[in-house]
Amino acid sequence: MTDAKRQAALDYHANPIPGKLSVELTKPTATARDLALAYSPGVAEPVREIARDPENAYLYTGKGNLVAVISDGSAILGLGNLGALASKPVMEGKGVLFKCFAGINSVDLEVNAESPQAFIDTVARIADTWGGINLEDIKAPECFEIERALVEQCNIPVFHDDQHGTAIVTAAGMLNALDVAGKSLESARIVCLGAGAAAIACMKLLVSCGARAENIVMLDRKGVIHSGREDLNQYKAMFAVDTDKRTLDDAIDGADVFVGLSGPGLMTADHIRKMADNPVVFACTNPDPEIDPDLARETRPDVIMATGRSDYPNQVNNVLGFPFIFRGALDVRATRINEEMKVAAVHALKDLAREPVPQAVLEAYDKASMTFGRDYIIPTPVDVRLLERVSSAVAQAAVDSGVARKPYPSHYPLKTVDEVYGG
Ligand SMILES: NC(=O)C1=CN([C@@H]2O[C@H](COP(=O)(O)OP(=O)(O)OC[C@H]3O[C@@H](n4cnc5c(N)ncnc54)[C@H](OP(=O)(O)O)[C@@H]3O)[C@@H](O)[C@H]2O)C=CC1
Ligand SMILES: CC(=O)C(=O)O
Ligand SMILES: [Mg+2]
Repeated sequence: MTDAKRQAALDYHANPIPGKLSVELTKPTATARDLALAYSPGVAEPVREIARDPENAYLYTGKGNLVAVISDGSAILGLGNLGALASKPVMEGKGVLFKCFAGINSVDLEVNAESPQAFIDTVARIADTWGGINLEDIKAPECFEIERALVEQCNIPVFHDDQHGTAIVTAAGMLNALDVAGKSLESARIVCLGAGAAAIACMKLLVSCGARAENIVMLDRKGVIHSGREDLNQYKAMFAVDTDKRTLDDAIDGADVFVGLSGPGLMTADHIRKMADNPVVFACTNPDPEIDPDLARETRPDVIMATGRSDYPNQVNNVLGFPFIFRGALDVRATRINEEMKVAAVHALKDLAREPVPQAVLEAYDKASMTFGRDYIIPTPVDVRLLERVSSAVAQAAVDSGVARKPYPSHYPLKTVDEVYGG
């Protein structure tokens, strides 16, 4: 990043007031009557109703449209374990995206936890007050047990965005990218650099969408995850293959697909040169991808290139998932976000990329045209149709798969965030 861009980012966060979120009031508070309703004595009435039946929290508080964004700061983007407080700008950022794209209120909670169990206990104790919990930037392998335990203990959706949000968007983009490349997921040879939260979930979802596990070579800091390694945790071990390849240089030779969920600058021009025709490169590490997209395009004009960033074409980033997935889940009061809901989101995203792009998106991206192809394999986050398509698909899948506690919403499909509370 240039010094000017760095300063612009700091100024954006600092001015005109520090941070990116604030709280708004939804009821009048000007008169003694208003205050007597909002606080004492009026507030006692909803208290009694909720004590009588916890479901009344959805009627008398903001619970039903409120998501907690919770991190321990152990894997902040691709910046590493920088601690809970340093993760706050990212967590506030997730809150901004929840609100502007899906009309969901959120509060960020940065937890200093001395162990995964301490984190689980902290979150479990406060879970009831939210409509859903979005876990963010928690490193592997701890994130897997944390999510498993919290899903089991909570009857609201608990969703580790870096796993499932990333996987959903990656799978949608990958199906489209391979189509553009004239290849299929079933036969694609895939190299995944990274074996953490995002990488494991992405490869699992690609397998359930048709990729063959034996065609995937995954690498961590020590190189290829192969069946001869004795240092693998159970999550990495699921992807151990019988191979004599040991390095990225070995693995990338002839590969159709590279998925980077690891760290900045780890892929070189030589690596991309060795890939098969029409290589698909998803260099998704934030903020700085595994390979500079300009270098990738110069080296391989036939590349289908995606990053996690907003300033290049093909933004494969979980922002395309979590706001709309939670919207659909909250609106049918789903108890969890299950595989059916994730797969529905994949197809909604994938299909939307094949439709004509609205003028507002072209203007937001200062483009004369955007059409399905090499430089447009996935919708952009500002596309208002995401709210309609993804939320509807997720809500319908929740109803069909039996995890919804309310019917498919009568006010769906949503055309704008102004419609989220219904008519
Ligand atoms: N575009 C998007 O939407 C998203 C992008 N990401 C990006 O994915 C990356 C990983 O995030 P996450 O999974 O949450 O973090 P984790 O900490 O869970 O995983 C990081 C993984 O990267 C591996 N890694 C780090 N450095 C290297 C290296 N030099 N060579 C090979 N592997 C390496 C680690 O290896 P080891 O296991 O050996 O430590 C680990 O497996 C981040 O950069 C993040 O920004 C994440 C979520 C969403
Ligand atoms: C996008 C995101 O969640 C990450 O890079 O961690
Ligand atoms: Mg993240």
